[in-house]
Amino acid sequence: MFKLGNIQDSVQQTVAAIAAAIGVEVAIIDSDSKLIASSRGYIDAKVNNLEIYKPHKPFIEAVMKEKVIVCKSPGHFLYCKGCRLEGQCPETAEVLCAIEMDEKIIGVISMVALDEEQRYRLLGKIDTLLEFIHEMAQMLVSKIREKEFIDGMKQVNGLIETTLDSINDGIITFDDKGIITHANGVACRLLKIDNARLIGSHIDEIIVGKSILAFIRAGNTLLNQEYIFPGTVAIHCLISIKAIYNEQAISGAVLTLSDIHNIRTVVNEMTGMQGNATFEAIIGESELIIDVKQQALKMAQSDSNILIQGESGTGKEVFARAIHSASGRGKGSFVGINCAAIPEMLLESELYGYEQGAFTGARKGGKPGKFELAEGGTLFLDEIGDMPLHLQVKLLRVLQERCLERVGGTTTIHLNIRIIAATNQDLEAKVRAGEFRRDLFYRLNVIPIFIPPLRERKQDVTVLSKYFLLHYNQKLKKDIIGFLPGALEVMGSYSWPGNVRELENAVEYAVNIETDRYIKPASLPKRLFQQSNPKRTLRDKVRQFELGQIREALNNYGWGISGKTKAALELGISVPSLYRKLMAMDKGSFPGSEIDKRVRPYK
Ligand SMILES: Nc1ncnc2c1ncn2[C@@H]1O[C@H](COP(=O)(O)OP(=O)(O)OP(=O)(O)O)[C@@H](O)[C@H]1O
Repeated sequence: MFKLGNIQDSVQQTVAAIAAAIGVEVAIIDSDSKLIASSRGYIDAKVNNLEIYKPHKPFIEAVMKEKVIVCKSPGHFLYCKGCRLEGQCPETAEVLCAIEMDEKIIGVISMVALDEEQRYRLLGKIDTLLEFIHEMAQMLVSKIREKEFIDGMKQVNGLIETTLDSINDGIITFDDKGIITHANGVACRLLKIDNARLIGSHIDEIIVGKSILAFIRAGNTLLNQEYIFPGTVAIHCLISIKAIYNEQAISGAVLTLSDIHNIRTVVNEMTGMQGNATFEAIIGESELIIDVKQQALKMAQSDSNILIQGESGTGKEVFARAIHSASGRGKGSFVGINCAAIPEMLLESELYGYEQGAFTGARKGGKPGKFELAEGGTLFLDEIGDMPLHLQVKLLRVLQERCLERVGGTTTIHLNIRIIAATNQDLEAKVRAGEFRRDLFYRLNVIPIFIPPLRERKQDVTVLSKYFLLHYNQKLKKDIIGFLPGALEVMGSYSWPGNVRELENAVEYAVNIETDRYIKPASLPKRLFQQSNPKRTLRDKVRQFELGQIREALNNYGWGISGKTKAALELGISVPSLYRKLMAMDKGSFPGSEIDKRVRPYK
């Protein structure tokens, strides 16, 4: 309950006003009989060394019940019994009125006469006096209500400010003249401006060149529009603006700023981690695949660029995803782009994004490119060998400077991304042929990873087949237990030019058509039989053996230039001769390219 002591100053002023108006001593006591304020004469008055102002509790309690008590014989009155001053009270009269608020008595106004003149003033026109005192009591009640209202407002303000400061978005409010009236901590942090400098500035100084005020006055609202605050380091936000109405007239607006990096982080955290993106999901028991997995896992922790090479369908993207998940960027997004699947004209804007009006058909408000979308995460550039030369120059700049400008834009956007590129072509050969920039190749090839074709790790065929059988059993709601030995034999002797992707498709096909509990050879795709046990000449066999030796040496020493030099030395051939054999290998042992020329765009 509200205490009169909370408005001590107003109570003291009321006491002074009543005392001056009537010319008697006045005191105001709360419902606990505690004296809150009184006139000087009342405090000083004593009889036999006893102060008279100390309220006699039963008297106060009686007023609380009766609301008004007029005591004409103090010291001998009904409620004086037991008072310290009983029989010796120096007062000549006393009038007490209750202060009532919401049907509750919250205190008492006591008016005391100490001589005959004051007695006359008090009792002479008692009805008029009581009316006046009632008014004064009501004034106190209004004061209490005002104080309650102000306290309530302060509480609400405090609540609003705490709420505004605890949300992740920046909030700025401005009045109908565009003057900023409030900015929460996030807004100040985002814009890197002190609160004191922000308050009182014009909104057009913050959102430059948009005339926000005119926009709002025209009855518009803005929702999640991209805006880059210019500056030495551009601040990239989504902004929303909504008008505040006061009885149909616009009295100001609220501007919300969301840091685009935060939004991306949240989106990436919700969508970035995709199933099968870990090293555990890379199936294989062969020494070759185990080695590559170990090497890739080790390299995942570094932030250097990676170039993954291997035939189509060997699992380059699966590896890229696993590296991303195992890296410090695992919670960020994995954004992929297939450089061969997107028409050259569009590839640049897909990668770099564009500003509004950059070209005919450019989306209103512009669009971020894959580089920006990968912020905080990994950008996977698949089929990098197909990137046009002019974009290779641009890519090299991004890799060196870690920043870009959107197509048609002038603002520099800083990037924090890791690049993993992949190719099924011999990039070094492309470099020699002048089709791929040497400097870009070196930039990308900081960590080279080679994924061996499936035919070189036949050991993995059975384990992968069983893995895909489980997967497609679930997907196609089938209950096939396994493969008949004959079926596994066919699969084991096939050369899998399309690698793991082809094997996966073959198992999916077999699961679809198999009606028994085990997959029979007859349920496998026909082409597996056409190619199994192909007739190989002695020359083929010698070449196959040679390539196996070269690959083993390169896996040992690395596929880079120095690795190739060491491998050539170990094998006792010249470096150009090793390159020649590799080129032959490119033609002969990357046969998946005929099957998998269809390029798969990223979603
Ligand atoms: N070791 C593996 N374990 C499980 N699944 C694999 C493995 N390797 C590849 N896959 C599966 O094979 C398919 C092809 O893999 P992926 O797309 O990664 O190959 P790629 O080398 O990137 O192909 P491309 O060069 O055509 O882009 C995918 O469905 C992938 O999940």
